[in-house]
This record gives sequence, structure tokens and C-alpha cells, in this order.
Amino acid sequence: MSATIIDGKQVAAEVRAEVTREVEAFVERHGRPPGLATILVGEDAASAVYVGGKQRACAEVGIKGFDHRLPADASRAEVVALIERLNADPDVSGILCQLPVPGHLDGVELTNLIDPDKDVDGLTVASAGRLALGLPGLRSCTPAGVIRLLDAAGVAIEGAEAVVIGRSNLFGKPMAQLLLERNATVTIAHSRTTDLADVASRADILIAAVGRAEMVRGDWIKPGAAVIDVGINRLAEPPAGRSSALVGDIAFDEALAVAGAITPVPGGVGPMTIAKLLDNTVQAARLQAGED
Ligand SMILES: Nc1nc(=O)c2c([nH]1)NC[C@@H]1CN(c3ccc(C(=O)N[C@@H](CCC(=O)O)C(=O)O)cc3)C=[N+]21
Repeated sequence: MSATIIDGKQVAAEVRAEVTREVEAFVERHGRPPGLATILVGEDAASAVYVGGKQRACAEVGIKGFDHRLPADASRAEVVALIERLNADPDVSGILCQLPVPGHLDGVELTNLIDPDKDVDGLTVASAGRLALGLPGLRSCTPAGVIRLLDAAGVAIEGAEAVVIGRSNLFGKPMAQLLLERNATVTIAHSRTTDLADVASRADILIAAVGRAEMVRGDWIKPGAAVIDVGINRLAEPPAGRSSALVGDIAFDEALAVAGAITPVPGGVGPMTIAKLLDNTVQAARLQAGED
């Protein structure tokens, strides 16, 4: 038996096609496109690649991109002033501050200055609270992308045992809440969990977001489970038999033999994060225009 590989690039392309149609309809109604402002502080190479990818994706679907780059030594006041200006700019529907920010700045504090109605990353206290209370709001992109992947793969979420490994505010906590909203039975496991392998092996849906290359082994996986790999670990060179130096948190080849369905790295969750960011930008623009 070999698992079905869930093609994140393919599903992301479907989401982007839907977003493209929504953008065209928005332009018809309002005579202007939704806009997404990205803020990148400093010269971290990986962050620059991600932000570049987000801006390129905007252009592809017709969203207007505002690409703000600040030097690594930018002051808190400069970043705050930029966020406040973008909050007040009617052409800017969504704002994201790429994380991490340089050490003299506080990424959580800065993110929180974003108007919740423009919080397309879903990372402000207000957005987290709306999610926790089941109120409408912008949902964080990576967890929302995972739900879309599970749906696309035909995985039943309701009633399933879901185990999320990782408890970050960026992913693990919102992921657990979205699964709960869909009536899964949810466990959040983490670095202090006693017998992680045993907890993982109960999962019908196993989601790993720990940032440790290939930590989840094949014998942790329940036969037939849906396995979602949120890890992005960059190795010095591609492992034997692989073409990419990016590996996830799951030992892919081992898992492939046991799981029912699995996302690859690259080409799994990553492209969905960007697709959901575009989707959130259109939703934000519609809300700000008084629609829905
Ligand atoms: N405010 C904020 N929002 C974020 O959403 C955010 C962030 N900060 N900081 C960093 C992480 C990381 N992240 C990724 C997005 C796309 C891919 C992606 O498209 N990955 C491709 C491969 C890309 C490559 O080759 O490096 C894939 O998995 O197939 C990966 C990672 C968004 N993040």
C-alpha cells in the first residue's frame, strides 16, 4: 500500500483561480482591485524569498501589491508609522508584517498594531479571539490552507481523531481550533508530551509543525491516516534519492508506506499558505467595501 500524495500546488492553483474570478468581480463592482501590503524589515534571505513569492502571487491574481522594505536597523517608530499609514489607506485591504523581525523589534507587538479588518495573516489578538469564540474574522493562512487540503483530499474531519504536533500561536493553536470548529476530536501534542509516538499513532489526521527534519517516523502513523507536513527544514544538500534540500517534519518515504494520504515538502502546505493569503485579502476588501 502506498499513500495518495496530496498535491498542494494543484489545490493552491484551484484556490488562486477562484480568487482571480473574485478579484475580477470586485473590480467590476468597485472600479479598483483589492490591495495587499507586505512589510519586510531587514535582509533575511528566506524572508525575502517568501515576500517575493507573495508579491508575485498578488500580481498573478490581479491584487495590487504594496511591497514595503525597511532596513534591518529600522526603528520601532518607523515600523509603527508605516503600519498606521497602511491601516488608514483605503487602497490597502490587507497588511502583513513578515516574521521574524530583527531582534530589537517585537513581532507580536507590531503585528498587533494591524487593523483586525486588514489582518490577512489572522495573527492579531483580535483575530485569534474571534477564532477562539467562533466569531467571523480572518483566519490564519496556513491552518486554513490545511483544512482546504483535507477537504480537497476527501478526508472526513468530523468525528476524526486529529493530533496536531506543535502548539505555536502561528500554527498549532489556530489549527486545533479550526479542526474543532469542524467537529474533530483534537489533541495538541508538543515537546513535553509523554510518549509522542503513542499519541501520534491514535491520529486519523496527523499534522506536524515542529521544525525538526523528519522527526515523525513511519511507525508513529496509524495505517490509512491523513498526514499533513507543515515543517520546512532546509538541509545543506538534498538527502539521498531526493531532488530538494527542503524536508518536512515527517520522514516522508516511511510515512508514504503507511499513511492513506500525505502532503509532500515542498509542494504541500507551503503553496496553500500563499493561496489563502490571497483569499483573505479579497475577503478583507469585500468586508471593507461593506459587502456580505
Ligand atoms: N507574517 C508572516 N506570515 C506568514 O505566512 C509567514 C511569515 N510571516 N514568516 C515565515 C512563514 C513561512 N511561510 C511560508 C510561505 C510559503 C511557503 C512556500 O511556498 N513553500 C514552498 C517552497 C518554497 C521554497 O522553495 O523555499 C513549498 O513548500 O512548496 C513556505 C513558507 C509564510 N510565513
